[in-house]
Amino acid sequence: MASLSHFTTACWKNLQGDRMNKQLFFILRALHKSAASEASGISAAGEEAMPDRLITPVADVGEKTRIMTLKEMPGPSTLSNLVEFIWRDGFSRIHEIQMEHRKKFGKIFKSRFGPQLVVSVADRDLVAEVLRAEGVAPQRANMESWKEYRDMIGSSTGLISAEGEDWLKMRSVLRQLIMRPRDVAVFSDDVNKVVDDLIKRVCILRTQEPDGATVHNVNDLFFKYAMEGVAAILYESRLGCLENEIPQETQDYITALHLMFSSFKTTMYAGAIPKWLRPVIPKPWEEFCLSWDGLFKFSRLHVDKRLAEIEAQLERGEDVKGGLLTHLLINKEMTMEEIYANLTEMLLAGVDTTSFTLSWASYLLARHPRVQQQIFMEVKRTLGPGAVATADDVPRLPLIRGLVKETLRLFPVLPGNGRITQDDLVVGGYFIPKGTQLALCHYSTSFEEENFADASDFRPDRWIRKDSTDRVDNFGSIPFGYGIRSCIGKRVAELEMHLALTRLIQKFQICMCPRTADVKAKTHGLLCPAAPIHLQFIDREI
Ligand code: HEM
Repeated sequence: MASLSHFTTACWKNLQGDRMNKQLFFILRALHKSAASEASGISAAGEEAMPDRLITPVADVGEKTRIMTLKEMPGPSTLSNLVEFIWRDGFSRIHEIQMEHRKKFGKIFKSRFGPQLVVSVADRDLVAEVLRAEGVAPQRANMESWKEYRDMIGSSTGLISAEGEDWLKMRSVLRQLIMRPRDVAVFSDDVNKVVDDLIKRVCILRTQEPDGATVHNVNDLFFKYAMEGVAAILYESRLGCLENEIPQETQDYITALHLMFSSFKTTMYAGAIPKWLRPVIPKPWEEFCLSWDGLFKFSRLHVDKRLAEIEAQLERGEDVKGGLLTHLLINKEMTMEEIYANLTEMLLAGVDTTSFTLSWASYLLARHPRVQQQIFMEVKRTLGPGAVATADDVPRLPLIRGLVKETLRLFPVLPGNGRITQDDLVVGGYFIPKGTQLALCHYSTSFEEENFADASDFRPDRWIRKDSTDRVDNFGSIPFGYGIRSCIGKRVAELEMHLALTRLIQKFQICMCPRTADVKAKTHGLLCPAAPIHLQFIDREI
């Protein structure tokens, strides 16, 4: 499919010709006006929209494929949105609402939240079009409150919250360090040490239960594993999350993270409530700042600790070796404030995302014993008895990779993703002016039958390529996003998940606990289990 940039270039070329007649000009002026007036609720930028280069295609393609305006786009009314979100707690069902709206309004639809207009794109090919047309520094939506907090404390933004030149500069540094599988393969041993502790922890926890097998609320366990694992890579240090006694500073961080997560709705309002209303409704902004204070404090502590170690080593005339943080501190491609902010944001981004995925993967394995057995056989056959997998083994374990992909297809931690368009676009036949907020509906595309046969079934083997020419669909399920602004921690997360799941499957048969019935997903910022998942971990016979 031709990309939008090709499309607009072609239009521009056509415009150089002399095909535009007067009559057409008037039709287009009218079209321009209606698009601009629809856009006026979005941003001032939208009103400058509909440049002449979008004019010619209307004539060229004829009435059948006329470019439509936002006004013509279907979507729920403001009132039904209010009822859905405020009355029926839609914030915890964003994934389900995506599916409902997709069914009712089609591949592309608009929703209004007060003055904010959001265009939802709920189709694999349209999502692909939007992402392929992105420029050099795509803009994420709704990060103003994050930026405001950072300005307030005199900190920098990190990758998640930065935009434009600032983002580009930091991204170009970090992408050299952790974006390729081989960049993170060097952390295999560090991650495996954390996996050792995870296995020990499973054994300790289950001995505390009468059946000697159950681990309650596995997400608690995986949260600690994910935090320990990502910190081992980012901070090059161990935090003690999987110990019986968790160090106070680590516990403080966990409290701050939980506050951020548990007060998600309140903190979301922190961004939505205008500044002048804060004295009247102070709680959302206060909680938002309190949790960020905790997260930044922890990051500064660990970065400063590593800096002091490096300085001491240099004073002693020793060679300094290390990983990501050491590289950043020595090479000085980023300021100290940028380093603090990026490590804070990366740790935040890397914990719940990874732990929810591990929880869902274990849950799915327990619910599908035959699939679990199939994966166990692959691991046993490939690695031999008792061998510990490293990153180099993962390409030889396609079902372990399929397990992670399939889990993220069924439970994409980020069920949707946001963008502010930086150019005028035509998507799905609609003119979308620059400055429009887009919601890319990854959850609903993951369940489209035309993308994935028997889409509700859990089938890790659907991701196995039959040969090198076989392409398994990618844009239908892109849990890490796509392109230049995609998840920078993808390889880190995959390494942590592949190594943990391989070892868990080698060691234990993971079974449903009678207390865990059908666990549904709910949206709470991220897509997470709506109820605790309790599972049994039964030793496999060696
Ligand atoms: C299962 C685990 C994870 C999932 C599903 C996930 C998913 C995502 C998604 C969907 C985005 C938005 C991409 C976009 O806007 O196109 C994102 C961004 C990001 N993620 Fe992850 N993530 C995971 C783990 C991690 C980890 C472990 C880290 C850190 C080591 C991390 C750091 C980030 C950062 C810094 C960004 C912002 C990137 C930018 O704007 O340049 N993520 N992630």
